[in-house]
Amino acid sequence: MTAQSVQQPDHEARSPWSRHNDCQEAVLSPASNPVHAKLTVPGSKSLTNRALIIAALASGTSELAGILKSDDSYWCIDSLRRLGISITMDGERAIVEGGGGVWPIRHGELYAGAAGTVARFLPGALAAASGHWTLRGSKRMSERPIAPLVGALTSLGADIRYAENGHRLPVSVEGKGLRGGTIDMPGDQSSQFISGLLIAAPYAKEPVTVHINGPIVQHDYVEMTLATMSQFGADAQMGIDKQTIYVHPRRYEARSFALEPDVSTCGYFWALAALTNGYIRVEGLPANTRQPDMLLLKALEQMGCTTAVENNAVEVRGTGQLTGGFTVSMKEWSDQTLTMAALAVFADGPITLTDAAHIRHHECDRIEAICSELAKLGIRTDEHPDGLTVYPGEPLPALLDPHDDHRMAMALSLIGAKIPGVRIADPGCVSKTCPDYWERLDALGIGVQLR
Ligand SMILES: O=C(O)C1=C[C@@H](OP(=O)(O)O)[C@@H](O)[C@H](O)C1
Ligand SMILES: C=C(OP(=O)(O)O)C(=O)O
Repeated sequence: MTAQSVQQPDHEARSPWSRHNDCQEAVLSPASNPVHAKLTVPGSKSLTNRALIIAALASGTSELAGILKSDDSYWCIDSLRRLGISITMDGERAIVEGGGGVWPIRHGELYAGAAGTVARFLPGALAAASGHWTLRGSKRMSERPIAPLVGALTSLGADIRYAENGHRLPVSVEGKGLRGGTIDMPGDQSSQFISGLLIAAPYAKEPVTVHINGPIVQHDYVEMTLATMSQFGADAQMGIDKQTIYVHPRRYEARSFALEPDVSTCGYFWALAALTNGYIRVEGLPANTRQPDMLLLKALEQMGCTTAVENNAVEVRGTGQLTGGFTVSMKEWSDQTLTMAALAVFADGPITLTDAAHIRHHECDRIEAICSELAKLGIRTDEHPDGLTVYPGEPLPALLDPHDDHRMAMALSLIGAKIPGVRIADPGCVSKTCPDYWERLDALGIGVQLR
């Protein structure tokens, strides 16, 4: 494959916290021994950006411990600072001086990078206050859907316009406050639309009732939003039908908040234990976490691994032969679809991953992209509208294109940790959520040459 056939990354979305953007490829070689380690993993992207935005909306000074320092959180902090919020960083600690629902800088241009959590969580927070801003994003973020969020906010009284053609970013937001009321919105394309509306809802003049029409993908991210809102003092509840959410007007109060490690990132390390018949223990993860990618542990058990969830740590022990021959719904933990696809290559029977049509709208069309990259390794897949079937095989050496998608790169690296000859183009793309991923892999005994 020539360098031209690798998708050109959108370098503007790579933040000062990214690494290796000048590298063409990561050349991987398998570990000579099973991986065996106790690890800590950086803070959850999802919790980091929720906590930053909610702390910025709160009255008073919040201290957030253990935040993720990656492209997605960089663009969140950058936007909040452009809105006049003081955020002081001290290592992985952020001190946020909340504006109490007022953005001190009332006009300007904000940039979400490639972060869905910034692009979908900021419009409501802007519309609830007073001012005029435009919000733009990376090339891919400007292709990803946003219309259901804009539609729902508009029903609550927001004035949000598409700055260009199509129902995508960029948008301009004329902040005039939110009225409140009862609205219907869909949840089948992205849970982030619901979360983005909920984060702003306590600042509406009247109570907000949200009815979700039909299924909600990755439902636990909505629960995570409600839990984070409540921790900052909001009055917000999920109804017993799990389709209706009630939010009463009550401003967020500043607080100290310790973030959990990112379970989506843990997934790659647990998968390494699974693949190499090794052992990985991730420390600092509370057993009652709401991060949905914990469901990977169930699948690893089904594949023959042993897992243990303790009060403050999770362990995975691998197996000599991964078990396949099953179908699994990815609806609630779809960020691990690519991890599962990589593991499936080494199972003893095909694995079918379903209910994940929405990941065609993530950092790339993840279903199409993983099928095309596995094909380069000589691995057979069947592509379905909502997922794929992966047939076990013996991967051939290949240069793989991560399609400017951190999860494609990290999942495909698992194959390179098992068999020789795998190279991953544009290794810098992992910075969206885990800038030091390659260093972490190298420390576990996987050969990583960045060039
Ligand atoms: O709210 C969140 O923090 C997230 C929600 C999910 O997105 P969708 O609901 O858009 O699939 C998930 O894929 C993403 O990584 C993080
Ligand atoms: C879908 C993802 O990100 P985003 O928050 O940009 O939607 C992801 O991290 O897998």
